Amino acid sequence: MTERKKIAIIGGGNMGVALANGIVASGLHRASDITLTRRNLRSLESLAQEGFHITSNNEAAVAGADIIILSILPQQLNGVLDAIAPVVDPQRHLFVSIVTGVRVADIIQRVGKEVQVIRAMPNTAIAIRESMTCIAGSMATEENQALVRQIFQAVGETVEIEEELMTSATALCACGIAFFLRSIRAATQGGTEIGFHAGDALRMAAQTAKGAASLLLHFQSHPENEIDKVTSPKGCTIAGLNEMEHHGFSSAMIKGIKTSSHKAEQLYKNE
Ligand SMILES: NC(=O)C1=CN([C@@H]2O[C@H](COP(=O)(O)OP(=O)(O)OC[C@H]3O[C@@H](n4cnc5c(N)ncnc54)[C@H](O)[C@@H]3O)[C@@H](O)[C@H]2O)C=CC1
Ligand SMILES: O=C(O)[C@@H]1CCC=N1
Repeated sequence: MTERKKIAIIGGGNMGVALANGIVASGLHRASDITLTRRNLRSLESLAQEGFHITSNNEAAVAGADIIILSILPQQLNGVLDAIAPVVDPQRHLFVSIVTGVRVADIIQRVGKEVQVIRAMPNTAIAIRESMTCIAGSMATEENQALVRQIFQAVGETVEIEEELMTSATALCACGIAFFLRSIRAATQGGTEIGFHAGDALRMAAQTAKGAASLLLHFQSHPENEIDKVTSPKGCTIAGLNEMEHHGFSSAMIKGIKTSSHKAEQLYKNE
């Protein structure tokens, strides 16, 4: 269905490039269907050699595309929308915004046209097509919702949510990558202190974390269910786990997620 659609990714940074690569790796689109924009094109030159179109001209990119993926920072959004507004055609263009903290209504208002907008919140695991992407776009047509679902399903899992939960999704799933990575780093530091070389400890901790997540997804079980299988009575696991809780392990994660969610809400307002 998306085969004939042309995509413009406005903002070829971390997410824009990872998304472009992921879409092509999935086979959903050819590189030649995708244009990436960026003010300084030097870091996109290797992508041009792979067949992607690259340009600094956002207006031209939008004029030549059907699907416009906004992948700039919140503070960069208004300038970009002001520049592309004259070439936006609501009959043709579908906007997909991964910009944190910006509502569908904000984009429509800034563009000044009744264009369809779907919000998506992927995470950096799109680079390996393992993203958890939350999508909110109930105001768009079914066809356009299906189109966007197809794009993000090509680069991982998707879940559809109400737009009012988008900043929560940002904290849990997009920021969440960093939270889980930090916990793996902490495990690595612990592993090194008890005798492993740092590189070995990292590989061991990362595979253990992957195993833990896979258990939940495979059995569709609750973490405590799997934890119960590890914690032998009077054993070493429960001793370590309780020590972590005495130091606020769960509390720190919960408070961090709440803080990130609150901050995500403020990013565009305070731009
Ligand atoms: N990094 C992450 O894990 C996630 C980020 N997001 C959101 O995605 C958006 C992009 O994030 P990143 O890729 O991490 O940021 P980034 O800073 O790596 O990418 C933004 C890109 O936009 C380019 N840019 C700036 N002004 C431009 C303009 N006028 N025209 C064309 N390109 C322009 C910059 O040169 C940069 O390459 C942000 O709104 C962020 O909140 C969403 C989910 C996850
Ligand atoms: O830290 C940020 O603001 C962005 C949004 C979600 C992940 N990174």
